[in-house]
Amino acid sequence: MASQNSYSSLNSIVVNKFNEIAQKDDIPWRSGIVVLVGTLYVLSALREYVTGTKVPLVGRASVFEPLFISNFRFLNNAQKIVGDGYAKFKNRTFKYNRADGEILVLPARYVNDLRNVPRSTADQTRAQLHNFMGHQLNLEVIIRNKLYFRVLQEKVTPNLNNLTAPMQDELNYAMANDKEFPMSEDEWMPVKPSHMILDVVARISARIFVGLPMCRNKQWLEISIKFTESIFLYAITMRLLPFGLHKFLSLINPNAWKAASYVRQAKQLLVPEVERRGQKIQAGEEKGSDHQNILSWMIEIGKEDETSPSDLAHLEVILSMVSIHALETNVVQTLYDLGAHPEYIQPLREEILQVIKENGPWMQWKKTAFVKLRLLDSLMKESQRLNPPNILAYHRMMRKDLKLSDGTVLRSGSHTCMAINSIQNDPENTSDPEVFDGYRYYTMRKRENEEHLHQFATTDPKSLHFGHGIYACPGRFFASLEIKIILIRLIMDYDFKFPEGQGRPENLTAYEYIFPNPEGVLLMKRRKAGERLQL
Ligand code: HEM
Repeated sequence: MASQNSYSSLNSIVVNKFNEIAQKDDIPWRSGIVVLVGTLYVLSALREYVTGTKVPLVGRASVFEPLFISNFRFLNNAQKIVGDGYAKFKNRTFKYNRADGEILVLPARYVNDLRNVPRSTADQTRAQLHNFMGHQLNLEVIIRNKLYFRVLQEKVTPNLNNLTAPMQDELNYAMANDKEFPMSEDEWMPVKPSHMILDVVARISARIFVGLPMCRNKQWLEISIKFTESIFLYAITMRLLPFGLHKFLSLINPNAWKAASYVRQAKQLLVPEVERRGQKIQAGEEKGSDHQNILSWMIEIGKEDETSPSDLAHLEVILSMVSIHALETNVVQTLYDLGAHPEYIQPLREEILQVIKENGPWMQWKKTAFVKLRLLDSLMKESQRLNPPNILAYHRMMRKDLKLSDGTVLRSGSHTCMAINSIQNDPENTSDPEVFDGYRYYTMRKRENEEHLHQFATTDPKSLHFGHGIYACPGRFFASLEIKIILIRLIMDYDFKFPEGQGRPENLTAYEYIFPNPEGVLLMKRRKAGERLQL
């Protein structure tokens, strides 16, 4: 008992002494740190308040709310946050905050103000680079070398007539060799379309991006798919983390290492190929269909300071990044919509058979034959309207102050975009926006003088999925053709439906991006030989 007493009194002496020291010390360092951090936080919030653009803020309670909380909220709820912002401030600019700065969401009435503004004032590439944190990933080549843009406008789009056959040929090759395509005519086979279509899209695109035989090189195909995934995962994670730490974090983020490794591998593969082709082109030995691909065209039309083999390899990887997953998303979303609305399948088959009657077998079709598929085009556009890859687009980074038609000035350094999903699905712009109507744009094109409008690849101030104006997506006509080529064969060669009791798989979202569910399953059965597309 005595020893227990002395133990507890000793104990209380130690505890009291400790408290005394702690209390004494608390003022100079512990509380000091708390006060310092708090002051810095309040000062930075005040700085943000004072220097930020004076427009309503969405998705964040105020500038005092920690950014990581609002970033996380935007990661999970961007559709609702932007949708609510549009509903509340429809004709005004509002903004949301990202770890790397504020993004201004402009109202639709500024579409025409921006459509012809040159890059030197409002730069769309710099804005995209900002979105993907390209400065941290060594992607600035697209700022100084615009050859990728010119080759799409000057060579790919005008030559689409010559590109149909190689694209169809590559699809036929993929379908004959890819084990994911079901072969049974009697049994329904479960297929995850995302994976299957990604592979097909990568192959067809590679045929036009790098040509034969490189387009069948397994390493190139893997690079073209995986590079995008590493960039995307990098951007997603980094957007959550404080911008001040990005420089350091970029050194230890495994997705940055992967992205760098894919670029290195691409250069190892393509640099010798560029050198070889350059010599052949100079000697006039590479002609005809050998030559109809982006790599050869870049060598042909590029200026001396644009065509270093290393730059061309780098641009090829970046082209794959901006195109392959966007194409896959569109094809899979349309397939899911056809699964959910099977009533369109028969009219689509009849439309395809009619074009075969008029233009001959599918493999002989030129671009003009594909243009006749108005229902297919309309259905693709409707699918994109309801399941867009992105709810924000028309991004611009201001490089100078820009005065808009109503006197509003967009300050140099500001990053702007538009809530394209909300604009398009505003009942003022699209009637019954919640209804899936595959004939919507088909019917609109029957109106007087609107025959050439409302197509998948056309843009207008209410339909901005490819942007609008002089910098609208230069790959959109190619995209439309590739998506049609794939869908035609699938529609003609397969019956498909969702498994019993299952409907359209829910989309996945991350920030402003929307993806078809990669785990979604379709049941597919090959149609009898006589019903399939005659190649
Ligand atoms: C359905 C698929 C696609 C969608 C939804 C899409 C969408 C877009 C959008 C919204 C832009 C920005 C336009 C602007 O802000 O004004 C863009 C730019 C671009 N797209 Fe596409 N695109 C698709 C397919 C493709 C394909 C297949 C290619 C290449 C063959 C391509 C190449 C490009 C390029 C090179 C740019 C310009 C990038 C820059 O300079 O920053 N796109 N695209």
